[in-house]
Amino acid sequence: MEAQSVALQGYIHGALSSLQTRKTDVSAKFPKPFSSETRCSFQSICSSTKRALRCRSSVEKIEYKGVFDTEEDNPKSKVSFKKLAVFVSGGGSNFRSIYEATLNGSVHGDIVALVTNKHDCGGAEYARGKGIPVILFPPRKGAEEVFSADDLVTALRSYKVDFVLLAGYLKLIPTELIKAYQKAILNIHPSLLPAFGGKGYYGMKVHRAVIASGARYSGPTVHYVDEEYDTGRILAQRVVAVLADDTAEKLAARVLDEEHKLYVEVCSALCDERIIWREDGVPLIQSKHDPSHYL
Ligand SMILES: Nc1nc2c(c(=O)[nH]1)N[C@@H](CN(C=O)c1ccc(C(=O)N[C@@H](CCC(=O)O)C(=O)O)cc1)CN2
Ligand SMILES: NCC(=O)N[C@@H]1O[C@H](COP(=O)([O-])[O-])[C@@H](O)[C@H]1O
Repeated sequence: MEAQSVALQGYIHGALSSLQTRKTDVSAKFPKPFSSETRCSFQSICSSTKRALRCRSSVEKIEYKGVFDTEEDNPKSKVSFKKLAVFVSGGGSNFRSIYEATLNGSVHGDIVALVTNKHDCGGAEYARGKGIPVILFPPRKGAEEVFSADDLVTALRSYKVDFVLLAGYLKLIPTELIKAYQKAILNIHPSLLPAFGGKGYYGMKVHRAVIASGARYSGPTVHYVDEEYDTGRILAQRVVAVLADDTAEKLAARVLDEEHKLYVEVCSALCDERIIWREDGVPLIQSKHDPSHYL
């Protein structure tokens, strides 16, 4: 374990912040995941008649202060808050929309770590600005210390991560992580899988292939991650019409808008434990408002 904790040094870039007043660069050490820091986001949640202020410790479960009309209104009767790790390789717009959803209460979770293979990508910079620890995986080629897939699992476990969300991450997730987080790793892909998925299908390459194919519909897919690219169980999709005069860029922009909405909806269901597995192995999302209805 000691060797592992030493190995983790140098790959955790980020800044811990305590109420955004003190930032400590933790690049040289593997930070204790907010062991004593408490991040309070005073957020007013307007229920039907009462307002509730919440203050959550990053380590402890949510403690709700406030008065609620009914047990149903009392979030304490709900499932526990979940800890999320997001993996990015680029600008991170999906990461940012999920982060904002955790702040506005749409997603009952906390992003406790960001993982990237590009230490200077937009998503990593945004995470550092919000005090979210950034983990570099895989490390740069030729890096001195080894930071293995097992080390990554150790790091995520130390942050008590419940779910892993891939959002524009362009590397193959190793088997060690898939085994450690079974039915707990999701990915968003910018086409209606199984079409236009697999090795070589990422970013604008996907949208160019869709346009070239003459397909009349495209749209984002959220799926569980298995050992291969884009072959895991499909959880949710949205349809975007492909227009006769579409360019790949215009299509990409419309699909990305739908991605932001879809991923937040899926993360909300994930954190609320509203994912139901059908007997044939197909995962379904239970409606927030009517449990007998599936999205
Ligand atoms: N084990 C898994 N890992 C990953 C999955 C997955 O489903 N299972 N999804 C991808 C995300 N993705 C599509 O949604 C995807 C990402 C990258 C590629 C790809 O071909 N990558 C290139 C390298 C690109 C680069 O380094 O710039 C490659 O492997 O040659 C395909 C699909 C994330 N990981
Ligand atoms: N095959 C993986 C893939 O192509 N993922 C795609 O990368 C983009 C990341 O954008 P973002 O960094 O702004 O979230 C998104 O469109 C996502 O669907």
